[in-house]
Amino acid sequence: MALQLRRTARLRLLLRGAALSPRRGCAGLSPASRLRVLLDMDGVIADFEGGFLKKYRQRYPNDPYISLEERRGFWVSTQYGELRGDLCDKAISIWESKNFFMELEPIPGSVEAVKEMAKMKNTDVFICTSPIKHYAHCPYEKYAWVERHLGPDFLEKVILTRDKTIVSGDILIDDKPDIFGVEPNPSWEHILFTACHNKHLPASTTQRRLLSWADDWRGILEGKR
Ligand SMILES: O=c1ccn([C@@H]2O[C@H](COP(=O)(O)O)[C@@H](O)[C@H]2O)c(=O)[nH]1
Ligand SMILES: [Mg+2]
Repeated sequence: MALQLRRTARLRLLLRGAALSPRRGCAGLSPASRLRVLLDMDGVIADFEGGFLKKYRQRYPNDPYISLEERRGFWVSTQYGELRGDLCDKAISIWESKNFFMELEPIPGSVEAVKEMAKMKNTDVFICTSPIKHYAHCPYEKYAWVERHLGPDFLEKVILTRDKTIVSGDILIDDKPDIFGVEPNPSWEHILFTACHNKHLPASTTQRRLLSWADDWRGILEGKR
């Protein structure tokens, strides 16, 4: 009898804990849970590839370049290095320069989409971006870009990390096809944002895409709630 009572009490406690728990992925347990969206910056809200090509051609007008149509693979420096050995370092010199990150143009539609997303009910939006290790300008300029284009309140929402797998969220919208880190099972679903370097990759059965900010990002968010 006493054992039965103890079991019933333990079960009640468990059920109460589950009802209060903010765990995700447990349908019906946490109706008030909020959707957490992580947005990559370079290639998703800031036009890294366009900004790079413009400044590379200005600085090295007599060297060969790779048009955005011909871009393949995430690493710009790797493709330039394959084109000609010395171009790898020349490419890197562009994004290590002062004002490179600050002066990137927004990806079309991104600023409007991010602002709308941030105002959505039960939605938390964070910018999750990897700074380069040459830190003289990049981290400062990423914050300055966010302030300039998204407003000072968004500075609260910036996450600088070189390992996005340790950041928890429901969705990560990112143009990098393969995102690895110390956490083998990140909490987020990676939505691949289409960019010049990844648009030729074969369609995947497991990885969903957002083709641009004109695509149905609202539908993707709603489907995750
Ligand atoms: O060839 C390259 C191309 C880009 N980078 C840097 O990588 C990060 C990418 O950040 P995400 O958060 O994944 O968008 C960015 O800082 C680029 O400058 C690179 O190092 N080499
Ligand atoms: Mg990116």
